Amino acid sequence: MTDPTPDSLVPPIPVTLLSGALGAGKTTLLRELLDARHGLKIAVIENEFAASGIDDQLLGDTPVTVVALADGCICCSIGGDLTRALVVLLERLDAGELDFERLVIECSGMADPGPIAQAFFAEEQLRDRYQLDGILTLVDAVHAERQLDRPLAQAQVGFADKLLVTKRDQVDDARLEALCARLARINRRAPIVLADHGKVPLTELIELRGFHLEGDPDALVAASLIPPTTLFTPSPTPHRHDDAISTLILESIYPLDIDALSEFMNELLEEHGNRLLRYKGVLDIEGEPRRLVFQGVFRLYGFDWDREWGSEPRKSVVVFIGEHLPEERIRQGFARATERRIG
Ligand SMILES: Nc1nc2c(ncn2[C@@H]2O[C@H](COP(=O)(O)OP(=O)(O)OP(=O)(O)O)[C@@H](O)[C@H]2O)c(=O)[nH]1
Repeated sequence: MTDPTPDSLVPPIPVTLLSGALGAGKTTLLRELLDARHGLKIAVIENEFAASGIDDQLLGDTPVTVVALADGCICCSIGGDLTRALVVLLERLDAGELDFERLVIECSGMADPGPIAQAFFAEEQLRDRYQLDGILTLVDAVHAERQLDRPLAQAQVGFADKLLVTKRDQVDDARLEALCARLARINRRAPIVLADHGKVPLTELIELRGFHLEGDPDALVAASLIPPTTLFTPSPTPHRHDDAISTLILESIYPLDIDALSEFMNELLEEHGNRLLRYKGVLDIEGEPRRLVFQGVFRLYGFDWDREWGSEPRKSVVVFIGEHLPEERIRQGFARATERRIG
C-alpha cells in the first residue's frame, strides 16, 4: 500500500447514477460519455454487466471485478453488492492500483434508484469519500407512456435530478410534448433534456449538485410554467392526475418557527418518510440571518445553515416528490410553523 492521503484532505469523488427503464438508452449514453474527449478519469459500476455490452469477456467470478476501459476509465461489475464494490474501488484507489476522479453507476432497468442513493448516506466511509452528484433518469420517448404506468418507472423519474429523453427521433412533436408535460407533473424539480443517441453535452451530465445543501430558493425548481402554491392557499383543489408519484412545491414569504418546523418534519418523516422520494428546501427562519437548507431521500435527510440572505428577498421554498404525497398534511405543517411565529 502506498501512504494514503488522510481522508479529510481528499475531495469526495462525485458520483452519477444513471437510471431508466430497460432499453431506455443508458448504455448508449454511457458509451458516448466514456468515448468523449473530456480528459476525465471515470470509473463505472455496472449492475448488469453481461447485459451492458461493454465487454462480456470481462465478467469474473469474484463479486467485484474491476477492469480497464478505453481512455483510462475503469469498469466494475458488482455481483449485486454495491457497497462492496464502492469500498473495493476506494481500496484500489488508495493503493494506487486505480486512478479515477468520478464514478458513474449504471443502474439496472429494474432498479429503484432510491436504495442505491441511500447507500451513499448510510455508511460513514462512503459518506466521506463519495459525494452523490446527481441521478440522471433516461426516459424512452417511444415506450415511456406505457412504462410510466408502472410504479418503478415513475419512481425512476421521481428520483431524478435531470431527465434525459431518448429516441426523440422516433416520435412526433405532439407526443414528445405530452410526455414532457407528464414528466414535469411527476418531477417538477428535474430539467428535461433531449438525448439523441446518447449525445448530451457533458455539462448537462455532471456538476448537478443534486444532493448538495445550497441556498437559492429559485434554483430548487426546474424552469416550470406551473407556479408554486403559497403556504396560505386555503384548501386548494387537489391536483388530479393518474400518476402515483408527483411533486408538491410550496413557497412562502413568511418566516418559519424553527421548533415548530422540526417538530413537523419529524412527524412527517415518521409517518410518511418511506413515500418521500426526494425533498429539498431553502427556508427563511425567524430571527436568523442565514438560510436553512435541507434535502433528503426517504427518512434520511440533512440540513445546514447556508449563507446569509443579505439584500436578497427572504422566502422559503420546499419541494417534495413522493408517492401519494400527503399534500394537505405538508401544507398544513408548514403553515402551522409560520402561524406559531405569528402567534
Ligand atoms: N432511435 C434511437 N435509438 C436509440 C436512442 N438512444 C438509444 N437508442 C437505441 O435503443 C436501444 C437500447 O439502448 P441501450 O443503450 O442498450 O439501453 P439500456 O437502457 O442500456 O438498456 P438495458 O441495459 O437493457 O436496460 C439500442 O438499440 C440503442 O441504439 C435514440 O436517441 N434514438
